[in-house]
Amino acid sequence: MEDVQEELDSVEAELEVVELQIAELLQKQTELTSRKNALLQQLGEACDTAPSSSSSSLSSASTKSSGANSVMSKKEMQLYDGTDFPWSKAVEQHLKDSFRLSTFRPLQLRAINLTLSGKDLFLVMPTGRGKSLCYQLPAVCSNGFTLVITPLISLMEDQIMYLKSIDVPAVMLNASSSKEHAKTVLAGMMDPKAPFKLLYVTPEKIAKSKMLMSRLEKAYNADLLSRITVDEVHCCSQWGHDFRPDYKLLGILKRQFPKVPLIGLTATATSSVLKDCEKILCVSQPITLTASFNRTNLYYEVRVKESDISASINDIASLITDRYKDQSGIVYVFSQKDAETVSSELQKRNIVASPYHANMEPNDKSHVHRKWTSNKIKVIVATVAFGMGIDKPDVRFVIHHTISKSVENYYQESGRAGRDGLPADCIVYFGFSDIFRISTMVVMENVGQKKLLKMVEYCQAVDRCRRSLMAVHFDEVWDDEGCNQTCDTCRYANDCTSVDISTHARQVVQIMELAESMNEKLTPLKLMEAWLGKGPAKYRKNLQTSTLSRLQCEAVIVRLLLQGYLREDFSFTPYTTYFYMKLGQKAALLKNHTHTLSMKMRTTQKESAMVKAASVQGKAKEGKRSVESAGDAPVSKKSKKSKTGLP
Ligand SMILES: Nc1ncnc2c1ncn2[C@H]1C[C@H](O)[C@@H](COP(=O)(O)OP(=O)(O)OP(=O)(O)O)O1
Repeated sequence: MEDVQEELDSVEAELEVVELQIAELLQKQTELTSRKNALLQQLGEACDTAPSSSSSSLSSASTKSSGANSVMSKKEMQLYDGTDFPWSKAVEQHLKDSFRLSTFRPLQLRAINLTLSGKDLFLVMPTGRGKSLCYQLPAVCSNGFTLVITPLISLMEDQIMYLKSIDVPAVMLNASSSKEHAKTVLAGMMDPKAPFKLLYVTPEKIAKSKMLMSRLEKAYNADLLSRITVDEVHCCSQWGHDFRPDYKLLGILKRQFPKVPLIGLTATATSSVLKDCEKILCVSQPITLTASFNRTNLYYEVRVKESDISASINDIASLITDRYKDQSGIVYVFSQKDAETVSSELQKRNIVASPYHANMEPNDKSHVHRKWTSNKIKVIVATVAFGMGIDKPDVRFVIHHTISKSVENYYQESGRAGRDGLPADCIVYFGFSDIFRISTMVVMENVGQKKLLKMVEYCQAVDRCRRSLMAVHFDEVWDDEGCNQTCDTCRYANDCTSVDISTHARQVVQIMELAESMNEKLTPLKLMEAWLGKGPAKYRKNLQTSTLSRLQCEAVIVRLLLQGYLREDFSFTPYTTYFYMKLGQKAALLKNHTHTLSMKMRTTQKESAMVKAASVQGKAKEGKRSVESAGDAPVSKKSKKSKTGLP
């Protein structure tokens, strides 16, 4: 038995390495695809003489192929914007009469024509842009019914309620369907008169109900299964941000019903995630339509979160009472406990707020949701459990009290603001200790750390447009100018200076080396304290401590982590996971005194001067030390904390 266990351990370890390698390759693939798409776009624009609305990288909706063989030229793709298909009259009539809409939004008609032509399609469009129409309208223009796989019952209920209100017959089957209802639906699937045009099911139902599969097979043979829609298609991939195991089994649909076109919908998926979905769903050569992710009505901002909890709460409260007076919004927090405490702190400051998290009774959750939707509650303080299916148009602010675990998650969560197209703000509070709280939470996820560090990079960047940083994640090419000052980095571009942090970095590395020489592990907090000349003296004996403010020290440590001079190390107990700092691969470079390191900081002139002065002082001391033997450095007086101070 022991041998088996040993072999299992070794196989698992090997598997983990392979998974990491795959993750890295997928990341590389994303970057290359992004580059390829940018180049293709340039080529397309250079060759194409016809004026095209998709020529601006910022406002365009683009069409890409995710499969190697599914490249369609721009011209070929434009053919699908036409209105001379056999179904075009019916499409137009249903758009107006059934859906009561006058025109299509970008990419909707193209998607509809492609799916009605029998092509497999992935449609990547930001939330609220109108993905549903792209399968609902084809459903009413086709024989039989469309099968729709949706992860949440509440989403199904919303869709069915809406479809009923416009007289489009739709039904659902899920674990709580009564026997009677299931019987009627199963019979309806075989009825050539199609008593319903859309059948919504959960992925679990596909995985578990043999009866459903058998009926689908019969409907397929009778040409009554017109289309398969996989909503939130990114849930198939564990590289995505919302993996659901039952989605992994959906490949059965295309294997059993190869002639039925599939349409996968998502608001967030990178090309590597889509590639993975393609394999899982067994679709070969799907066409991917990607609408621009640029939400021009949203303003993005990152604020520094101080270690003093009440400072960020006060800041959030004053934003809500002043800037967002009488407006509706969401404050996202890290944990259920945070949801309770932040909500009660806001209430104490006379803000009508309510918590929302997974541990609440379902009735309480829907009660809070309803009151917020009807504006009786102004602010919902929620964990990410408050997610899919939020369709409130007038959310004027989404504030993240804690950073999201990835840029994709942040885009999705903050994107709940401004669905009505009117201006709205997305503000994230970037706190040092939050990085490590989240890190221990995502440590088990395959590329969890990597994604988190990308989010940290997004927050720390003060010299890159926030939109263009996000665009990379969606393989888009946005230019900073198009931002039009609707992010803090573009708005305050002139307040940013490059600061030499080489000396500071060396001080940190020396503290780490000292700890390692004592076989001690330093948590980020202990490292910080030692560097600031606090905590046990053994961690800093003979070493120079920092003259920077705490926030500045935090910024430097984060930079070192992002650049590989430091790295994470985890330790697991049965109850918790601890995060430690370790020297990263690049730390050795700092031994060479010609090696310099700089970072961009958004500082007031005074602060910028302070970092530089500390740097010069440090260099002078280093020089002196190399002549004299190193003595215990005096702990200098710390600077006053800066609110706006750092990246
Ligand atoms: N062509 C159109 N013209 C005007 N309104 C439209 C059009 N298409 C869709 N809409 C409306 C219907 C909905 O109220 C709203 C959002 O559509 P919906 O299909 O729910 O978005 P979505 O599916 O992309 O968002 P989510 O990702 O949140 O599910 O837009």
